[in-house]
Amino acid sequence: MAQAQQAQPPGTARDPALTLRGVTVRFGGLTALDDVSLEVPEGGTVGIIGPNGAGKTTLFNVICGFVRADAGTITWQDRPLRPRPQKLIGLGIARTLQGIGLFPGLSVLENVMAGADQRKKIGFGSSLLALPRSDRAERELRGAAMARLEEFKIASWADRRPDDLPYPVRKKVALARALVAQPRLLLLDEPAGGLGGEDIEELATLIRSLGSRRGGGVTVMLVEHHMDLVMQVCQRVVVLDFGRVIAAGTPDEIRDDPAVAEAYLGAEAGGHQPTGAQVVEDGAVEGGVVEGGVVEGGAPTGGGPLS
Ligand SMILES: Nc1ncnc2c1ncn2[C@@H]1O[C@H](COP(=O)(O)OP(=O)(O)OP(=O)(O)O)[C@@H](O)[C@H]1O
Repeated sequence: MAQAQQAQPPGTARDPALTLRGVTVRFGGLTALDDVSLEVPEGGTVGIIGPNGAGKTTLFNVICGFVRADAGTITWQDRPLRPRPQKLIGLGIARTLQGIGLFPGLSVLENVMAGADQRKKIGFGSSLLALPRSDRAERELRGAAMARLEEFKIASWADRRPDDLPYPVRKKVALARALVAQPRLLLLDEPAGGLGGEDIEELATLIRSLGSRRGGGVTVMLVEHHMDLVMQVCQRVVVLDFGRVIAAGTPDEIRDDPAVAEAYLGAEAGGHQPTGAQVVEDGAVEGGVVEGGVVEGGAPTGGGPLS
């Protein structure tokens, strides 16, 4: 007799690197995340979509420790995760912000160096303060940061300040900063926002390459309103609406799911513009826009909760 399949939470069931079970976040009377369970497989790319106010940013915030879950558990690489933002790098978790978030007073190179693990930044801090210590670690960090800039073909901007840069270059700097410490999990918050077609193509190529990156693949969670990008680069997509997971599956499954189209239509009808959501006549969500933290490579050792 065929064995009954155990119900699996959204995401995918194989080798999850990150698992959320029953995560609930309330802000006073508003439930921003409601019993959210999902899995992100090792080396995979999972998209998180949903209309404005669906809870996508709150999901990232709870994983990073910027907000506390009122209920539920998060597991990262087989250990309970009780995140604190300042410890993320050490846990191998990096995040880019919607608002880019570069330091205006630092050069591009220094901004990228600032994304490194605290321990490696000791020499960097000394050199910024013009202290005599500028050791091997600092040189190595500078080299690693330059390598990221070269990888993104923006090394010629290394000595410039963020305010001098074209917007797409600033976005790349933010990504370079998130990658300099070799994260195992990268949370990308609307990386395509404000980018044109060619830059989005380039971004898609980069995201696709992250899972098989030299020195260790990066597991990716992508919050993005730009549907074409999500559908191109994600193996799985989780759809939130009013804080709940309303659908999860492959991009094709999500594209054809009437509940997803309904959520976007409902958001439009309710006045929450999903900023350009394309809902075609048969109810499927189409391309277009439906509406940039940082890390350490090695998995932590020991058995206690991560924090
Ligand atoms: N710190 C907070 N205090 C109170 N309410 C909040 C807070 N952060 C988020 N919310 C509310 O929680 C809900 C989910 O917000 P969230 O920003 O996570 O949605 P989102 O899907 O990221 O939206 P968008 O696509 O517009 O960025 C919204 O109703 C929002 O107003």
